[in-house]
Amino acid sequence: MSLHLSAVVEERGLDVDLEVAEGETLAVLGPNGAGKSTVLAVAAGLLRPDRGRVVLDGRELTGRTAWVAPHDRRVALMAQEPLLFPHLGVLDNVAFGPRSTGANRRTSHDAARRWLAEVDAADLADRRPGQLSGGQAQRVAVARALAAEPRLLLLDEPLSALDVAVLPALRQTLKRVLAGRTTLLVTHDVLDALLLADRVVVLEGGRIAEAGPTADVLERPRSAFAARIAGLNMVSGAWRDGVVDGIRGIAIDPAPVDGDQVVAVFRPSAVSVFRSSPGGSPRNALAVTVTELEPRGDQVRVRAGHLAADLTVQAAAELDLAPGSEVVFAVKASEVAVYRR
Ligand SMILES: Nc1ncnc2c1ncn2[C@@H]1O[C@H](COP(=O)(O)OP(=O)(O)OP(=O)(O)O)[C@@H](O)[C@H]1O
Repeated sequence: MSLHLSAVVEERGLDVDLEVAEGETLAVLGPNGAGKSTVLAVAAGLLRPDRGRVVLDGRELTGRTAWVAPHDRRVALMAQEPLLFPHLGVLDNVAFGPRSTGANRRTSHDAARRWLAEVDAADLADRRPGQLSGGQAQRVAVARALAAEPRLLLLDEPLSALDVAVLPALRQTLKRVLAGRTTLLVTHDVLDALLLADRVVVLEGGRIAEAGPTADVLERPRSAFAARIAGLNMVSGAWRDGVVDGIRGIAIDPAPVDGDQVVAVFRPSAVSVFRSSPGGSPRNALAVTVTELEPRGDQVRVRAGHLAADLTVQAAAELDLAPGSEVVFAVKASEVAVYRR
C-alpha cells in the first residue's frame, strides 16, 4: 500500500481508516460536513489528528511521535479554487515547486513548460493569474501541483467551481495526469468518481459508510448517500459505430474511437416508458423488466435492474406498472452523453 491513513479527530467527529494503493485514485464521496476535507487536511499535514497515522510509501508522516511538516511531505493539495500567486506569472507559479526544492531558474522553467504542455496550457505561460479563465487557472494549478513531483496528490473538488462548458475537456486532462498517480479525490460529482477513480469510499458523519470499486458502488449503492447520487443511468462497454451496448448517444469531446471503453450516461427523467416498442422513433429502445417502483413525491422512479426512469404517478398508473412488467425504456440519443473511460 502506498498511502495508509487512519485518523480520529474528536472535534470533527471523524474516525476513518483508509488505504490507497500505489498509482490508484481513490474518490472520497459524502454529504456536506461528512469529513472529506478533514481527511485531506490530515493527509496534507494541515491538521494533526487526536489519534492515527499517515504513512506514505512506508514513511510515517503523522504518528504518535512522528510529524513531518506539510512542505516536506511530498504531498500536493489542490483546492476547489486554484490558489495561484497573483503577483507571479503563470510560468513562475508552476516553477515554484522545482525552485523551492533547489532547481535553478533555467531548470525550473524548463520543468514548468513541460508540465504546462502536459495539461494543454503551454500557451498560457506568459500570462498573469488575473488574465486566466476559471478553467485555465485550474489547468495551471494542476501543472503547479504536478511540477512539485508529489508522491501523493490531494484534490478537493477540483472541477466544482468551473463552467460546465469546460468540464469534459478538463476532466479528460485530469484523467490523463492522474493515471498511475496515487491520488485522493474529494468530489460531489458522480461522473468525476466514475471517470477518474478506481475505487470510492463514502463518508457519512465522519465514518466510512461504504467502500469498493467505483462502478460497483454506483451500480449497487448500499449507503444512503451513494444511493442518492447514483441516480444517473450508466451503461458501460466498448464503443462501436456510435453505439455502446445498444445505446446511441452524443460523444463528449475528446470523442472515443471504435473499441474504446466508454460509459453512456443519462438521467432517469430523460427516459420514457412504453408497454411496447415505439416503432419508427429515432429513440434508443431497451426491452427491460420492471424490478421496483419507488414513489418520490409526485413522481415514481421505475427501476429495471440498474436502469431507472422517472414518471409521473399518473403515467405509471396508466401503464399499469408492477414489478415483473415487461416494458420498453426509450431515451433520445441527444439525451445520452458518452464519455471515454
Ligand atoms: N476548522 C474547523 N474547526 C472545527 N470544526 C470544523 C472545521 N472545519 C470543519 N469542521 C467540522 O468538521 C466536520 C467535517 O467537516 P469537513 O469540512 O471535513 O466536511 P466535508 O465532507 O469536507 O464537507 P463539505 O462537502 O461541505 O466540504 C463538520 O462537522 C464541520 O462542521
